[in-house]
Amino acid sequence: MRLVVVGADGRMGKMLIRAVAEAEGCTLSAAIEREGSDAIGHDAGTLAGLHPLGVPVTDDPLTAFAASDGVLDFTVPAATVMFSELAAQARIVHVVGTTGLSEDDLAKLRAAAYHARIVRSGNMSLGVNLLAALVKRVAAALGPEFDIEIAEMHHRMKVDAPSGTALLLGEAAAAGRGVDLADVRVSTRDGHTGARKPGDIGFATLRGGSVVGDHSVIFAGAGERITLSHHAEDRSLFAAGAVKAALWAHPKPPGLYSMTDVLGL
Ligand SMILES: NC(=O)C1=CN([C@@H]2O[C@H](COP(=O)(O)OP(=O)(O)OC[C@H]3O[C@@H](n4cnc5c(N)ncnc54)[C@H](OP(=O)(O)O)[C@@H]3O)[C@@H](O)[C@H]2O)C=CC1
Ligand SMILES: O=C(O)C1=N[C@H](C(=O)O)C[C@H](O)C1
Repeated sequence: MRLVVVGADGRMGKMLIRAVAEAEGCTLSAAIEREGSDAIGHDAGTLAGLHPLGVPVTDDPLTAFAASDGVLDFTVPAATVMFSELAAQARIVHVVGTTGLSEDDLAKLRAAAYHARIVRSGNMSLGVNLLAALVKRVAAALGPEFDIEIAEMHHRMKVDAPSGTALLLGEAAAAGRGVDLADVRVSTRDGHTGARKPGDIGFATLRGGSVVGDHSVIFAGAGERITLSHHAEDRSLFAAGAVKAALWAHPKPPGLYSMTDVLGL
């Protein structure tokens, strides 16, 4: 499968270049960065700390997508929406790891999925997606007398909050309770907030240092607490998940898929 990495010079972009170069059945067909990036013209392999791969970084996604079967995209929301439109035109696979997408962005991805095979997830790791399945079951089993709080910590450079993973886990908890996350989500608390509203799902965001990604879902009842946690130790696990998603989606019809579909959870 011929795969393009967009955002090639990013933290995840470099991981994705390595993952594609090392994966069986995949070749790196192109590497894309934004116009004006210092990475343009550099060899993608060298950029990622590998041997040269003979693939120079360019700012021309249109040409790259036309000669590829799929795109791995961990960039920023505006770029991801633009890439989904190009992936739809080229009828290829678009794996979206980008987080912080708005409702409007998601609607555009749904439209692109009429022609592209899009796999989107706030977290591409097996562990987190398994955790989400467990959270859904625990939320359904415990009932509303247990308060649900989700805590996450990431490195100091992360730009969106709550994390995509925290929201994915919140969606799982809400689904377990049979409610919409939008109706019960509390993402900020400051000052005299009053007592916690029954049924709320709260989010707490920590940022600092080089933390790859820590998430905990806390079920707090009267006199007891259950905490389900995941700690990501290396970004390569997200990159490996993205390559797996691309290979999975290659023979599928157009549509919007998740890692739950890919992993069969
Ligand atoms: N779903 C998952 O499993 C995971 C998701 N993520 C998400 O992936 C995203 C990226 O994270 P991370 O790698 O840490 O961030 P980085 O900022 O390190 O990387 C993003 C890259 O995208 C580039 N970029 C921005 N706009 C464009 C454009 N129009 N065309 C091409 N490239 C562009 C940036 O370039 P420049 O800096 O020059 O603007 C940068 O190199 C975040 O949303 C993060 O939350 C991260 C890890 C796992
Ligand atoms: O920005 C990151 O780094 C990460 N982003 C994803 C998220 O928002 O949950 C996944 C992972 O936790 C790392």
